[in-house]
Amino acid sequence: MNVLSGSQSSGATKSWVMAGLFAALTAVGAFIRIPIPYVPFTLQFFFCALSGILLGARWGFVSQVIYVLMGLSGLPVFTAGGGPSYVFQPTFGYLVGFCAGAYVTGFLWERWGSKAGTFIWAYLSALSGLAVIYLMGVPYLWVIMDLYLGKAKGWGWAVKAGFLVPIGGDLVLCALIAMVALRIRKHNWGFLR
Ligand SMILES: O=C(O)CCCC[C@@H]1SC[C@@H]2NC(=O)N[C@@H]21
Repeated sequence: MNVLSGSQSSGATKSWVMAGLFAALTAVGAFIRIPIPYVPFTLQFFFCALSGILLGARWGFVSQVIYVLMGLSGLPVFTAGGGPSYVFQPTFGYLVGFCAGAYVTGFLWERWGSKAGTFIWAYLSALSGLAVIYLMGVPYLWVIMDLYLGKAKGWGWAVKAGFLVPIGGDLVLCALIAMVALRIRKHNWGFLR
């Protein structure tokens, strides 16, 4: 079930507005960061996963596609700027991962989580989306660093810099995402429906 379900005509408009809002929030998340070299710690994943749980798989995915397109079109909404050449940045794989991650998070939440409505399901949904983000981000990091930029850092380095360093913070974020998402869904705060 999707928190945006309502009358069909206004529902579609509202879904687009909310997708745009979450694209903008993910952009804000890129600016809230700890500048660790190569792969900064950011709050992009926080808003990405929230989009999946609050908007559902489809519109969560759309929100992240809007975010990535905003950046590729030249708006400096990624951690190291923006523009079409960003596809050659070592962290671009994570950005593609946000699209798939929001979808997976939303899919799992819609399929099983929303019925239970519990913290653990919200946490597991966010965690599964996070796994997808890393599965896309870490190999991409390695390919760009080693094969494209020729830095010969090695696969072990990519796993350390791209996974082991940020994963601890992201596991804490999953808990925060689950708490915030459940609170918003419980109160609904008017603007969601
Ligand atoms: O804007 C970019 O270039 C993307 C940065 C991606 C950072 C990744 S997302 C998963 C992991 N968790 C973090 O906090 N940082 C990395």
